[in-house]
Amino acid sequence: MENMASRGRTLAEKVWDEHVVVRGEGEGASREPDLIYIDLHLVHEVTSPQAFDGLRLAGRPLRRPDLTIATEDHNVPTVDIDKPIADPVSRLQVDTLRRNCEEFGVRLHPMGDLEQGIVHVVGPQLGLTQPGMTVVCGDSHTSTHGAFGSIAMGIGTSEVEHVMATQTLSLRPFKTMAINVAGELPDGVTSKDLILAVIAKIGTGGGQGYVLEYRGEAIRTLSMEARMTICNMSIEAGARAGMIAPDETTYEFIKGRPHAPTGADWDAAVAAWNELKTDDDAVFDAEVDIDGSALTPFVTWGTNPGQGAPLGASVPVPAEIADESERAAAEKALAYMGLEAGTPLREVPVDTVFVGSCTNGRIEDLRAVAGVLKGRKVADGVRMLVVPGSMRVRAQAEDEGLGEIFTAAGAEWRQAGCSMCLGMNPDQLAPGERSASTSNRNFEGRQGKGGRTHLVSPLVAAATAVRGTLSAPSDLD
Ligand SMILES: CC(C)[C@H](C(=O)O)[C@@H](O)C(=O)O
Ligand code: SF4
Repeated sequence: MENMASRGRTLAEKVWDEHVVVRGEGEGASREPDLIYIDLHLVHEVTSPQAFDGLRLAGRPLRRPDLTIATEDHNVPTVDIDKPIADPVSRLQVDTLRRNCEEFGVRLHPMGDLEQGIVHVVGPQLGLTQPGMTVVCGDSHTSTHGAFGSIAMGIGTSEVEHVMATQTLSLRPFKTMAINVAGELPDGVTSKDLILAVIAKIGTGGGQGYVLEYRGEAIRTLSMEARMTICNMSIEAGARAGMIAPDETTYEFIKGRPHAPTGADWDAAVAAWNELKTDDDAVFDAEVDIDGSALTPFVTWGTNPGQGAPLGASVPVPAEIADESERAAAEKALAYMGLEAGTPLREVPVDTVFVGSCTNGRIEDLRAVAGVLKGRKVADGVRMLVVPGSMRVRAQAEDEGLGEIFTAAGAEWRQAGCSMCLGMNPDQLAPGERSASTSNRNFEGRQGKGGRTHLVSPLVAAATAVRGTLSAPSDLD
């Protein structure tokens, strides 16, 4: 990602160049990192304690509390939130965040607050995430915010401390990859299906070292919620970040939010944001082409997000996989998942359906689920959890009558948090239980020890809850 004046620049290069405080010396592999300015630092309870401790030990203040915001998400329960947290580890984690935010002057949205929720839902909903920014958080799914045309990256705890102390980060330039998605997604096919198909195509390491830019007609027609779902999962392809150039859809989403610019500032911001697109003569280091119009609902059968297939397909037969390491990985995954090779995916029964997470816990996702559940019932023996990404999303869903639809269908309509996405709270699968989950990771034990996860879109999650086996809404009567 060098700034070559002789050719146009990609979106990622433009945003990067705008934030260079000191450019690293040298060329190629021996090139020093650049020092990059950070516009927004998001904080949650899991990855911040040591960073705050580091500041305290060094006797340093937080450099820019005004560019830092914290929320409680991973460890919070999604029921009885007015009571003290029962689990001592979670309680300590949340209490520590509260004490640290108080001591260092960080704005915190605690449990129960209208703006509390998953950090990647909260930033955009407040209008804090804006085009052209650099956004970081000690959380891999920070890539979500790239949907606004920002460079948004997950960072480690020592980097969190560095940003807290200096508001900068030392970063090596990345390579750039275009993911060109032609055509329009057919009815019933969502951005979740698209990103699962992209990861199945390029692999969980396919994006390593790259910033991905999603482009093309299919991307342009997507809502901001749908774009966030795509950028969110960039990290599951191993990418450093994912981005989408801002457009009218982006501006429409941001306008009027609490931290959005207003008046003349708004006009100036939009004028600047309009420049944030890849130049026609820019060159990507790699390009991948996908025909969006040919996609169908996509689900995972294995234990990494790249082990996926169209819902209409069958559980793969390892013996038919040519690549030796892929074959071994498939065998291991099927054993863990308790799946028989060749079983039609539509015949795989689930115990639990989880709707939520920073991938698919926004209002549009809940509307899609309610649209399918309305007038229907969750199948006997299936437990369905609907967990809004934030308390504001919950309030909006209540206003729109979605909460009633979930409850009438027999689903559990919860309070906001990460919940069963990773089960750091009591929302977990029991050993051997199988879920259809709108989250982003199907790793072994992710949703509870011995739990088995199929990643799906909100539409597939809802239809699966009704039929009890992996299904699309078109399978329902
Ligand atoms: C706990 C946190 C560090 C982790 C992450 O970085 O992604 C979590 O959010 C996850 O999704 O696994
Ligand atoms: S919802 Fe899941 S993926 Fe997102 S931040 Fe929370 S644990 Fe991580």
